[in-house]
Amino acid sequence: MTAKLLDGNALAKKLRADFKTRAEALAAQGTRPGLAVILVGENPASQVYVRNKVNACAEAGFHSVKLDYPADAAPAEVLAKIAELNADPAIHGILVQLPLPPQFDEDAVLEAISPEKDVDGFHAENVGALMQGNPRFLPCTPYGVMKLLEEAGGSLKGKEAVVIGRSNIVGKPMAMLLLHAGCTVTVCHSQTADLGFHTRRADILVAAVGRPRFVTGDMVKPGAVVIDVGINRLPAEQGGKLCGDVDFDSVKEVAGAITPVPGGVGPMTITMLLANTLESAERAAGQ
Ligand SMILES: Nc1nc2c(c(=O)[nH]1)N[C@@H](CN(C=O)c1ccc(C(=O)N[C@@H](CCC(=O)O)C(=O)O)cc1)CN2
Repeated sequence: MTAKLLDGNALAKKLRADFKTRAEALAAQGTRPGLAVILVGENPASQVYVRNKVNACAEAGFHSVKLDYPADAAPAEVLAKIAELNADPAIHGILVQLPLPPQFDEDAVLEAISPEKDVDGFHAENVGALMQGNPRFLPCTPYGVMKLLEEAGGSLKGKEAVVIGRSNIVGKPMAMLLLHAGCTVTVCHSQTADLGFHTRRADILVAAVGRPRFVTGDMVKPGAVVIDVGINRLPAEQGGKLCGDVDFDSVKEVAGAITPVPGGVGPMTITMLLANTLESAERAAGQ
């Protein structure tokens, strides 16, 4: 079997065209969606993601500001900027690119962002709202995965879903969204015994482990939908290419549908950030 490819680039393009139309309509009524992106330090991957976020805003007709701080920035300085942005009516979304340098208490920074502008969905109030099934902002990567699953077609109700990974950014909110969609959800992690026992039962398998090509064909149920959230850079001696947590070549022969890396979940993360910012601006405008 060769799996159907779930093309994140194509879906992102379609959604972003719709966001642009909505942003222009909102701007014509006096509210242009505005996003503030804070980057601390010189992590090369973070620099790329932040640049892509700012470019995506420009292409969709959003206003954006990018705030750069050196790796040794004082947390108080960043917290003061967040307070300023919380009060700025031209800004509807604020995000702090993660990871942060070690002198920062990540939770304290995320809690400083107004929950009404927390377009990453990482503030405790928004995490709680998601748990209760009454979300304000969905975290962008799991939100993007749900859109890809929608695109794959078929009902999620009663399906066995297995999430590998339990991070606050991906694994936990992903499990919650699948649960709310009617799946029976298992969350696996580094201490899970007999991982393959669980993954081979999955109709929907989401890999967010951070280990290159970790999920192989023998771990997948024939016909399953396999979503690869991993982004790993292989060492130079192995070609230096990007690869996911899924061994694409073996899994595509077993799965019914699969996301590639790059071009799968990654572009959807930034797309759903635009969705959240637009929604925040529409709320601010009273729509
Ligand atoms: N504040 C946040 N920090 C981080 C988040 C987040 O959602 N909010 N997620 C990740 C990084 N991330 C967004 O910030 C992100 C990762 C990957 C991509 C992406 O488009 N990937 C491409 C490949 C890009 C490349 O060449 O490196 C793909 O998969 O096709 C977008 C966003 C951690 N931090």
